[in-house]
Amino acid sequence: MATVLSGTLVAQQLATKLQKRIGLLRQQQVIPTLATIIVGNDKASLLYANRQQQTASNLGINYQLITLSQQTTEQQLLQVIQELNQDVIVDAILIQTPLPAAINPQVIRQQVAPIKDVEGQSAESIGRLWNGQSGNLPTTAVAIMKLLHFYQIAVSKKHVVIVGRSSIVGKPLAALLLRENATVTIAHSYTDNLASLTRQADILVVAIGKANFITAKYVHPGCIVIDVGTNRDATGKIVGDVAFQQVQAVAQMITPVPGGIGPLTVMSLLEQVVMIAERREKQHGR
Ligand SMILES: NC(=O)C1=CN([C@@H]2O[C@H](COP(=O)(O)OP(=O)(O)OC[C@H]3O[C@@H](n4cnc5c(N)ncnc54)[C@H](OP(=O)(O)O)[C@@H]3O)[C@@H](O)[C@H]2O)C=CC1
Ligand SMILES: Nc1nc(=O)c2c([nH]1)NC[C@@H]1CN(c3ccc(C(=O)N[C@@H](CCC(=O)O)C(=O)O)cc3)C=[N+]21
Repeated sequence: MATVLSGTLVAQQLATKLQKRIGLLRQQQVIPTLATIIVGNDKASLLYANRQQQTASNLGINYQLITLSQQTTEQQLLQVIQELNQDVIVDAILIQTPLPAAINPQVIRQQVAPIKDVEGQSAESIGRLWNGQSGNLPTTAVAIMKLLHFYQIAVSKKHVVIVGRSSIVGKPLAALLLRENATVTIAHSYTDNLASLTRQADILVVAIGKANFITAKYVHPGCIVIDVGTNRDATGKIVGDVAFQQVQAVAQMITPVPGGIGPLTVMSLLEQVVMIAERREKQHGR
């Protein structure tokens, strides 16, 4: 039976450290501020915003949620981003995905002011990530690395298979794992014979958005399984991309949903907001 890796536990530890840093900023009259934009009503996206709001309020981070309708045009979204770019109160801007099909994410990503781009989605930030330079990083990828570090799971020489190639999870995670000498394979919807590939993984990370998709036959005994997915099953319960019960029986370690990568993503996001606020305070004062 696999050991369950608690993201909630790691998040709580990070929260304690963040509280101190936020206290110091507040002494300088700086209140770290995050603005999140959601376009449309993707369930996982709304859930994420909800957790941001709650956690930010607990920690003393100022939070603005901007929800726009599914019919919003690219031009209208760009207008909202421009306003947030210019707003001196706002430290960090998060544009949640998915975006409506009529909006080109590549165009949007380039419009967020680089210093406020909390998930590091601009071409500049992506270049820095792959070059190993410092900068704002995609928060879910950071959360996964934090979980591995906390549980002292070394990735050097390990074969990590990532299922999903989004710009917020799969691709940036590959870059961070390479820095630590993992051998990385990225699979996606065009991957042939997925199960034979995932069975070769020492560490399997799944971020596809399909409830309980990864069953026991995808997992080699002894594998460490990290489930990023946030879905609702037929009964409305929040479940991951991994069929937890059956995979728990074969894996060595596994992250649950809820209580795994989710809470740690929220905390890593807020840590990055605090980092940006600290950077701005040092450079300009406010
Ligand atoms: N807990 C957390 O912190 C977070 C959770 N999430 C959740 O993780 C999931 C994925 O999110 P995100 O990365 O944004 O998703 P995207 O929808 O942007 O990407 C999904 C990826 O999965 C691949 N994929 C889809 N179906 C299959 C399949 N049957 N076999 C193999 N690959 C497949 C797609 O392939 P292709 O590229 O070929 O289309 C794509 O690369 C969602 O449930 C989301 O809510 C996301 C971010 C953070
Ligand atoms: N640009 C962008 N970046 C993202 O990182 C991003 C996004 N868009 N769009 C939506 C998905 C989804 N996502 C979640 C993060 C945390 C929880 C989370 O905290 N989940 C709790 C749920 C707790 C409960 O049950 O209410 C848990 O898993 O324990 C969920 C979902 C980030 N996403």
